[in-house]
Parts: sequence; structure tokens; C-alpha cells
Amino acid sequence: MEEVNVHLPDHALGEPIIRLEGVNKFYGQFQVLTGIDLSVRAGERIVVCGPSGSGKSTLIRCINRLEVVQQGKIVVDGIDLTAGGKNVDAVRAEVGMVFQQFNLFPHLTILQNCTLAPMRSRGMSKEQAEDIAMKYLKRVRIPEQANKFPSQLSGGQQQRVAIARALCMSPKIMLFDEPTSALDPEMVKEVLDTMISLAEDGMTMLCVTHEMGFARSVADRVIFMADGRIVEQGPPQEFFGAPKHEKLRQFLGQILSSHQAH
Ligand SMILES: Nc1ncnc2c1ncn2[C@@H]1O[C@H](COP(=O)(O)OP(=O)(O)OP(=O)(O)O)[C@@H](O)[C@H]1O
Repeated sequence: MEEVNVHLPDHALGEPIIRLEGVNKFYGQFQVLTGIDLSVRAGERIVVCGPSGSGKSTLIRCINRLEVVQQGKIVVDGIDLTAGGKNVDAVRAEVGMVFQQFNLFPHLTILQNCTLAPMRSRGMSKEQAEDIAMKYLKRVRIPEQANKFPSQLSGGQQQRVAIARALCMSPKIMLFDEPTSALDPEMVKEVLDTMISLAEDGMTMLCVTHEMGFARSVADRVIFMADGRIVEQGPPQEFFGAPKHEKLRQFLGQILSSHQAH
């Protein structure tokens, strides 16, 4: 990956927009998250990494309440997700999410995929929603695909549509759950470039990814999870240059050797 550097100076970051305190989550008897404390400031770009099964997906899915937690507190943009009530819809409108599998509606065109939520939940007219959708399809550099169906696009193009679709809701926060893991290697770069351009615009981002080049050059902070806990975190230079925890050293060693093998 080319060297880009979009790190913000500390004073450029805003107030905390996401706050998790003492979060514990269980699937039945199995504790998947343990004692998670995390505060994310507006404009901050965070990469979450860690071994398979360490709870990374679960953690970010809790932030838009795709998962509920049994203990602790999660506050997103001032809305307490753990207080019950009608908070869920309000938060979902503020938080965009992009998944490993692009999750586009197969029977809708690219344009319709992008206009559906703004029309249904923001009450936009078709014309208004289409204007915004075209703006973001241009932004991810595929406006010419607007009238095609998802199956007619490459994986990388579908993932860029998924990003444009999320942006059409004007989210304050974007969550990415391994957005490049299902892509052929030649398509990874186009999706990472789209994410880099979002970062350059100051979007608050939490990304679960194994793309350590992206983490190095884009993240303000990298978080390492193991066994449902945040084990280590820090700015990329420190995180990669002087990992403290033995589990992180092992993880980085494995990632490095698997990249060298390819
Ligand atoms: N719905 C579920 N019911 C029961 N167990 C689950 C469920 N979802 C996840 N788990 C378990 O919780 C643990 C954490 O899963 P999670 O997907 O959050 O990990 P991850 O770090 O994102 O892993 P990967 O890198 O493989 O995607 C795993 O052991 C998984 O099997």
C-alpha cells in the first residue's frame, strides 16, 4: 500500500462520541466480551485487530445495537443504548455499517439500494434521495453502475456501493467489519482507497480489519483484542514498533509471516 498519512493532531479530535463502560456480553454461558472500556472521540479513526474469535465483530456490532449486552453501559452520540426505549432507531440513523459480505439487496438496482433507507427512514422524496445517492456513487467512483443490479458488479464495486449506501444516511460514525476480507486481492486496494478518502474527510471510523498497512497509515489508535478483552491499544507507531503484550507480539508475528508467504 502507498504511504499515506492522515493522522490528526490530538487537539483536532472532538469530544467522545462513543463510550463503553464495563461492558460484559454473553452468548448463553459463554462470555464473549469482558470488561470493555472504550472511549472514541469525534474524528478518531480506530482499527480493531486480534485473533479469530476474540470478539472484534461482536464489539462493533454492539455499537449500533445489532447485539445487546448484559452488563455495562454504551453511549453513542449522547444516546444511552443500554437504557432501553426507542434509542435504537435514533442510533442506527447516526451509525453506518459496512460488512464483510456486502449485504446489498439483490433484487434492487444500485441506485435503489442507496435510496431505500433515506426515503423510508429520513422521509426524503425519491428525487432528493436519488440526488444524494448519485453524489455518493460519484464519490466512490462508480456512478455509471447506478442502474445495474448487484450481481452485475465485481466484489470491490459492490463493497464501494455498500459504503455509498451507508453514506447516504449522513452517518456521524462508520463501522467496518472486515470490509476487504471477502475480496480478491486486486480489489482490496480500491475499497481501502475509498476508506482512506473517508478518513481524510474526518469521518469517525471503527474498522475491524487485518490490513495492517491501513492500520499503520490511517488509524489514530490501534486496538488489539484477545479472548473478549482489549489487551493493548495505542498509536500505530507504538503499537507496531513496541508491542508490550506477548499475545500481541505473537499475533503480529503471525500476520507478518502470512503476508510474507503470499
Ligand atoms: N450468535 C452467536 N452465538 C453464540 N456464539 C457466538 C455468536 N456470535 C459469535 N459467537 C462466538 O463469539 C466469539 C467471538 O465472535 P466474533 O465474531 O465477535 O469474533 P471475531 O474476533 O470477530 O472473529 P473473526 O475474526 O473470526 O470474525 C466466537 O467464539 C464466536 O464463536
